[in-house]
Amino acid sequence: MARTFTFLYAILGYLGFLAIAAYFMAFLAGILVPVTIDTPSSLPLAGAIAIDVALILLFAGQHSIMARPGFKQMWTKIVPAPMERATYVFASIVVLAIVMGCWQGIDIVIWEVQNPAMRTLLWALYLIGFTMVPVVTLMINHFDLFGLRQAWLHMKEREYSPLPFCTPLLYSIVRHPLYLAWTAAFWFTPTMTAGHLLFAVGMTAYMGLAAIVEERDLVEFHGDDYREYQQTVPMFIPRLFGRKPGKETLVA
Ligand SMILES: C[S@@+](CC[C@H](N)C(=O)[O-])C[C@H]1O[C@@H](n2cnc3c(N)ncnc32)[C@H](O)[C@@H]1O
Repeated sequence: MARTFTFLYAILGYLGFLAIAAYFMAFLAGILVPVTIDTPSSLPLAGAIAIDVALILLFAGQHSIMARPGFKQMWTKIVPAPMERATYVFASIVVLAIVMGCWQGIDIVIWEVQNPAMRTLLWALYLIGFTMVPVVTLMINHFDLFGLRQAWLHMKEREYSPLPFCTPLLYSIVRHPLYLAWTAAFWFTPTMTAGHLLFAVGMTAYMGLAAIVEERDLVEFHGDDYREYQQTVPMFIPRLFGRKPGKETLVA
């Protein structure tokens, strides 16, 4: 019963993530939802910036702290290990909801592309960025990243095995394709306001730092395999030519 509950908990987290990701997509695009990234704040400019910076730090803090092995070791003394990743997903949902709910739009226009073909192109790139997020997670292990695999194995009374090092598809040309996809979703827009720009700059800086910290953990965990990967595959700018075949590993 407890094992089934763990799995249902993870499924709920996954469904919650899908729902908030769809909302986030509309929030960033400034369509369909009542409050968007561009909804003007009623606060003075300095107050709006202070709140927005605090929200970006909240997002960065939760994602960074909860993803560290040291934190997980301590946290799993309170939360059962098979529920740890799903709990991270729930915490991410709550934090993203706070970020969107409290965001203070600053409607100073930084750029506004007028050319219809260019506007369409920017919207297309925005959509490609967003779509690439789930696609890239499928390249490593979508279900592990969302905590479903951990809960599934627990329900089936099978032991959890950590993800092996792998470099399939996009991972064979760039080390952080997921962060790159998010960066595209944050920056490609035909109308960039100051508030949206603050968000894009803050989140890009966070992902740059997150990648550095994540790589330290990956070197510690995978050793020379990851060190060699760092020597041969660029961190953020995809290497489009001279690609070596990736190391594909699928785990159940
Ligand atoms: C949210 S994902 C982000 C992955 C990567 N930073 C990116 O932008 O594509 C973080 C998880 O991916 C795992 N990971 C990152 N690169 C990996 C690789 N080459 N092979 C296996 N796992 C990897 C990390 O251990 C971590 O659990």
